Amino acid sequence: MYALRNGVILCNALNKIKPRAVPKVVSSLGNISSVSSSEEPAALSAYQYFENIRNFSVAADDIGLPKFEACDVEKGANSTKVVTCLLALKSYSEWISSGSIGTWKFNDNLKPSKFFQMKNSEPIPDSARDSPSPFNNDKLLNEIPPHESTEMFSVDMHLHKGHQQKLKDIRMVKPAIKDFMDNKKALQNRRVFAELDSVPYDIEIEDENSVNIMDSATSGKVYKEEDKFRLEKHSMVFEQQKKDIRELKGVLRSTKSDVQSMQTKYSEDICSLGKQMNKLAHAASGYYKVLDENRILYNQVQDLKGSIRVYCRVRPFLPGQSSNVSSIGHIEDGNIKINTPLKYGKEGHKYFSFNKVFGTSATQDEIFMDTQPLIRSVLDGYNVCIFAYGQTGSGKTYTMTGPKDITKQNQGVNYRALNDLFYLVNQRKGVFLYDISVQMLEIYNEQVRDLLSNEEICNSSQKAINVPGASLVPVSSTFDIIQLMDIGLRNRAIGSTAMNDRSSRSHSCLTVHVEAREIASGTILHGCMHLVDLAGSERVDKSEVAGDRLKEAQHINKSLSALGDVIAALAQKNSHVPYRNSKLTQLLQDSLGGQSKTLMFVHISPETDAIGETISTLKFAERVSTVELGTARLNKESPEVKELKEEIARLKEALAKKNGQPDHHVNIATTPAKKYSNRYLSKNTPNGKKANFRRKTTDDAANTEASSNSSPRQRKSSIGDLQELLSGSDTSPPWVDSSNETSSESVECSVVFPRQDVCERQVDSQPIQQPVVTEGFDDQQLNLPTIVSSEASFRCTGNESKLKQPQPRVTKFNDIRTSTAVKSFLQSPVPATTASRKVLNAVSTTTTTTSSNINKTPLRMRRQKEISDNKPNLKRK
Ligand SMILES: Nc1ncnc2c1ncn2[C@@H]1O[C@H](COP(=O)(O)OP(=O)(O)OP(=O)(O)O)[C@@H](O)[C@H]1O
Repeated sequence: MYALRNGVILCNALNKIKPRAVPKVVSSLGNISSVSSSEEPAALSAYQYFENIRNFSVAADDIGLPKFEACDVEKGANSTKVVTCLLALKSYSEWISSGSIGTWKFNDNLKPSKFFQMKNSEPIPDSARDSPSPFNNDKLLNEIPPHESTEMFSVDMHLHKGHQQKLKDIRMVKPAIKDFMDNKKALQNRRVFAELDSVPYDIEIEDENSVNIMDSATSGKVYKEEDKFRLEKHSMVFEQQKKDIRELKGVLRSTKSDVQSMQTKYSEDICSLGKQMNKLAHAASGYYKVLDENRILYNQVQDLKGSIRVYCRVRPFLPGQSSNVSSIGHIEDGNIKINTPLKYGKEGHKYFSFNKVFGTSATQDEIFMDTQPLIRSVLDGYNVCIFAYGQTGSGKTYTMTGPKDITKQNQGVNYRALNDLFYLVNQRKGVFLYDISVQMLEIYNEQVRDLLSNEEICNSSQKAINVPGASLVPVSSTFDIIQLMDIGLRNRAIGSTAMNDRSSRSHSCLTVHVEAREIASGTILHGCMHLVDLAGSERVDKSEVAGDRLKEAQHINKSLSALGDVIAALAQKNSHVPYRNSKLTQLLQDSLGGQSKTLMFVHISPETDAIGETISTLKFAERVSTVELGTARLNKESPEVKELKEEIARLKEALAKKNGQPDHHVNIATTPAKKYSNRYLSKNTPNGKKANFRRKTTDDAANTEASSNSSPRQRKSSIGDLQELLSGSDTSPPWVDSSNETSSESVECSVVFPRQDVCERQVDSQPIQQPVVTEGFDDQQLNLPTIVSSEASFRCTGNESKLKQPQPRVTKFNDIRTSTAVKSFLQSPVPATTASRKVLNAVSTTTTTTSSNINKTPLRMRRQKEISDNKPNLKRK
């Protein structure tokens, strides 16, 4: 800039571009030339300087160059205007040399303040590609090692406009700066000149990262000492970083290869895991197959063993009940977890296992699906019994029949079973001919009633396998059955209690008799199915019953208690099973201890306040599931055998007529269709009247066969049951013998305790649990069974001929502990007969017995006689 101060250079330069543009140039003292460009300027006075500058300024203005003042070229002044003017001059010169095409106009972009900045990552402008550049030096470029990337040496480069072209790479700056750093002399002078391609440049370091490179003719900048250290430091850091990067690259490479090898290993591992998983899945499917097979086999074994199947069903909460807390825990397969309060055990839960457990969401359809195979076997000649057990209001009637308003979706097992039977009958039409007939009974207050008639089944001279005198109605379609069941349901005793507003107050039993004749062979199959809806056990304090309802409840509890005794005896395989303690157990005798296929639906409620009943119900059900029935027997007979049987029946009837006695042995089950016409059904029911079915008469017996298709065991018990049922009165003592005949039978007494707690204490006390040895009895035994209600019965087995007096079966004591007779009977082993008498006398004092009962022929005697009379007929095929 100093060189420009005298204006000689400027004036000469302009004259060179445009001759005579500056007419007067003062180049030295006294030497004023109009055009003087080559002389070396001598020292000029300040005035001359000013004149030159002014002349230049006028000439520049004429051309259109930007102006500047003389003071702008003074030392320390801002040189921007001067540089702008020079840039314009250069541009003008280029325009002239390119032939002065068009008009020249100064481009404002060429001002020095518009030095372009180039970051190392910026692409090089196309316009910069072809112009000569001080840095476009291959030699210089080749000196830069390739790894010295500019990222590590970030420099902003400010180039004078004239040299900005062809700046290919910011890396070019680096050797320049390196040279500049090494140039001690330059540092000493605090001026740096870089000479590249023989062109001098000022290099101005603004800061560590910014370098201005300018034409040395236009500007010279001072390089500060401290910048050097900053750059050195930066360079060291850069070197270090380069080293680190190299190391990191090495680490990255080795990590990469590690990762690759790990990937390979993992993929191999995953591959082998996949193979193992496949194997496991295969094994698991095999395992489930085996489980299924096991289950099927288990069921088959159960069938062969003849165990009673038990299905448990949980009733959902009823509308209006809070379903927040349930006593039902987890249900899985055949297992159910019951959440119990502390008093039932520390664990807070109990587990029970059954053949199946249905949760609250189980539908009627699902229930039936699992029952269907059992029901179908009736058509194949098996006896089947399905009964529903549970506390009152737990859903027994719902399962067996359905809710109050029955639809196709919600109808219960009874409807579905019969529907299914007819479906199968139709399918087998060409192979079998079927006769199907239906009976509906109820046991209400220990009386057997016919639900298909208005009458109670009273003492009758007729006998049948099941219940004599009951209407047996042939049916030929599902419609018939629905009509019948409607009649039966209307006749059933129901009442409202605090526990259930439609509580069944009786045990109901729908029995379906099936006789199938195989057309080709003439073989006959007999099947019989009991569908029993038991009345629910109830705690009278909870059900808040009184009067008739209380009486019903007591009968219900008593018969269920008797059922419990029977189950207990069967489970323990006792030689004596007290079937005769109630009409219910008599009715179910064949199903519980016979050779039929039996299924019990045990029902429980989810409410927590029913937990006591739930636990005792489930315990009972568990005991039931241990009862073995023996292999279910196929009731099949050839035509010859059937013919012979019929012949025998005819002969017996003739003999009876001859002797003036009616024949008692009638099996209505085997020939139902001949006895009744189902015209009765459609005739009497449409207007809602109860059908009054014709009862079986002695005449019908001619067309029936003797009950000889029963086994001796069955027959014996059947006759016994029959007699018991026929007796129709609790006051009839079955063991009383007024004849001289002797037989060994058990004597059964029931004691009614006034309060259950008294009774429980008595049962818990030692003496009562001990069997009493009684002299003179064949089989000494005293038994107090588990007591559910306030009643208990005990049995003394002995020679009934020694008991001359008729005794009642049920009596009441105020408190058994205060009864000396009972105490001595229970506690003293001898003399047995006296003790027995004592207790029986004590019993008799509190009971009314009628003379008709006393004089009645003892059942056992009659039964034995019948058995011996019929011995040849008892043999089964
Ligand atoms: N699985 C179920 N789904 C829906 N409601 C049910 C179910 N089981 C029972 N109920 C309803 O619960 C109530 C009592 O059922 P149900 O009368 O069948 O009980 P129960 O055991 O036969 O009683 P009881 O022994 O007193 O005759 C009825 O209103 C019935 O509709």
